[in-house]
Amino acid sequence: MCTASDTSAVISLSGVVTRFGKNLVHDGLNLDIAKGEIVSLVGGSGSGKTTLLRHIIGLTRPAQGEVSLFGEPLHSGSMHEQIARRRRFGVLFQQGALFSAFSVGENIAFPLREERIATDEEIRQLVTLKLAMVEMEPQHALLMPAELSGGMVKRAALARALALEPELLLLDEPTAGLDPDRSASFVRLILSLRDELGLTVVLVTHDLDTLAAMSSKVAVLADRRILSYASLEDTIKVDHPFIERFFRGAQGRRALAQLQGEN
Ligand SMILES: Nc1ncnc2c1ncn2[C@@H]1O[C@H](COP(=O)(O)OP(=O)(O)OP(=O)(O)O)[C@@H](O)[C@H]1O
Repeated sequence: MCTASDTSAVISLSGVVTRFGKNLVHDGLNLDIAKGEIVSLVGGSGSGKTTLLRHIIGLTRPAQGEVSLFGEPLHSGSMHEQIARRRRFGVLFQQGALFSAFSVGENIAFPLREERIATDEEIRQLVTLKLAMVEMEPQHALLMPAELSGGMVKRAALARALALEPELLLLDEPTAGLDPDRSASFVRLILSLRDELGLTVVLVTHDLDTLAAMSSKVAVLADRRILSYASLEDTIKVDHPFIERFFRGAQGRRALAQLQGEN
């Protein structure tokens, strides 16, 4: 049988409707994201970006419509199959990035321990490997989250999100609160991980420099739907008040000029 999810899409959202009481947030939203894309999801405050990420990872369910991951409806299959699907994506959310009572190493080890597939020694080696992937030193495993800089917290949280070698990474405002140098190095890190691991990445961001530097596609959430899903160059041509404000303001013009300078 051929269904909408029989495609190469890593994420497929079809006819998604979300309501909180009388607040209609998504109204028949559709989006298909193919493997290897780095997609920036943008939209006005309260347009429903974080809620969409929460639907994608199954934390919440839309009132109507279907969410599929890796070609399968999110809530389909046995418990075992759902857990197996859960292992295929990593999440880096703004809040609750790290458990504050655990060291960096224990934070990264957490998803590995939950799987109960590795010995303590294997877990120690994997923690060191994941730290190296995010350009942190083995001794950083001993630090507590409160002892880390903002950039290191993001890197450590990314290491934890990468613990189970996900195919899909979801990031909510990954560079918020970082200075431009740290944001740029975070972007380089994500791009190199995409190249090395073939990751698909979806990020919510208000940071136009980050967006311009790393997106292969931009998804614009406006008027309760995905108004546009295209390259940055094509996105800025779309005639809509949100796009006008977001991309053609001072920061937008600077980010675009930088991008054009690099090409
Ligand atoms: N659990 C909830 N209960 C009630 N309303 C909610 C809930 N979660 C989100 N909302 C509402 O849904 C709408 C979308 O919220 P969401 O956080 O997804 O927006 P956003 O685009 O991520 O916003 P921002 O850019 O400001 O973070 C908002 O009006 C918000 O108040």
